[in-house]
Amino acid sequence: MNSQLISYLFETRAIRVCPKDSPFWYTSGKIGPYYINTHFLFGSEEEANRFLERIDSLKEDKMACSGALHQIVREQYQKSPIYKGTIDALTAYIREYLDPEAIDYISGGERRDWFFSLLVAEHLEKPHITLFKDMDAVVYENGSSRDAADLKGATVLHVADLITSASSYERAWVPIIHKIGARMKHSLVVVDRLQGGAEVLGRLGVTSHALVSIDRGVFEEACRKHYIGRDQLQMVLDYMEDPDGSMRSFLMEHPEFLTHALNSGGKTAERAKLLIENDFYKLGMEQGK
Ligand SMILES: O=P(O)(O)OC[C@H]1O[C@H](OP(=O)(O)OP(=O)(O)O)[C@H](O)[C@@H]1O
Repeated sequence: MNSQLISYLFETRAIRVCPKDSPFWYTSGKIGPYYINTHFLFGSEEEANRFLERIDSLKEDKMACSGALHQIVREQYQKSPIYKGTIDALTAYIREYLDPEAIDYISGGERRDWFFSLLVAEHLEKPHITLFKDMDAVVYENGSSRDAADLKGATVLHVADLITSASSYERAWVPIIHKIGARMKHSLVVVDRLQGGAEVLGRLGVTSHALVSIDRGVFEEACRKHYIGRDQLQMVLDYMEDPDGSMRSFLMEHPEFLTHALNSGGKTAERAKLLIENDFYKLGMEQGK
């Protein structure tokens, strides 16, 4: 277990655990006790969000964007010990467990992979393949960018912030790498949520690596280090054991939680409506109305 990384994740609130009896609303309309924003390891939530905004404008110019992003991440590496520690942990992992000599390119996909992939490429002295959600690819090497043409069977290591179900690999990253004549052999992420991503990568012929896997050990360590309390830990462990069952019990015991959400307006009320419409927790449609 990567103890230093776990501290970084809780210090920056990249992993946030809800107060007891107040789970988070996820976009799907389900509820749960924790949230993961790996990109906060850039240093802080504010700095990460500022960088995301910069990415949103810079990505409009695909040929200029890798260089501009590279400049920003280099400055941040000098400024933030947490960010530096994360990048150094990624390169150390590659040197220890993957053979850098056998890797020709590092790739990273729009947007949050770029927080990590560009500096890993620099530190391993490899060209970077900048991948875009619209299926474009640009090779960035020695400070200049070119269209990614036939890469002649080159071997690629993809570096990303987070893997959940590997849907972005399946939909875009692996097909683009294939289209430009290369092969994605490995994936290395900072955080694996252990929600099926590694299995999907396996089917795509990509080996899956992570610095931190989100299992009960991560939260037990966070509790030992006093980042979270025992009651928060218990809520997370119950959820990990049985995500739907534990949240169903919570809603049965706290019917006011759903009523408040419905009355609160905005995004939360929208998500609460989704929960009811889909009857995710088999509460019966009358619940909370
Ligand atoms: O395992 P997966 O199903 O691929 O999901 C994980 C990816 O999803 C998120 O990015 P998102 O697609 O939200 O794009 P963004 O980086 O532009 O925010 C996240 O930052 C990962 O890169």
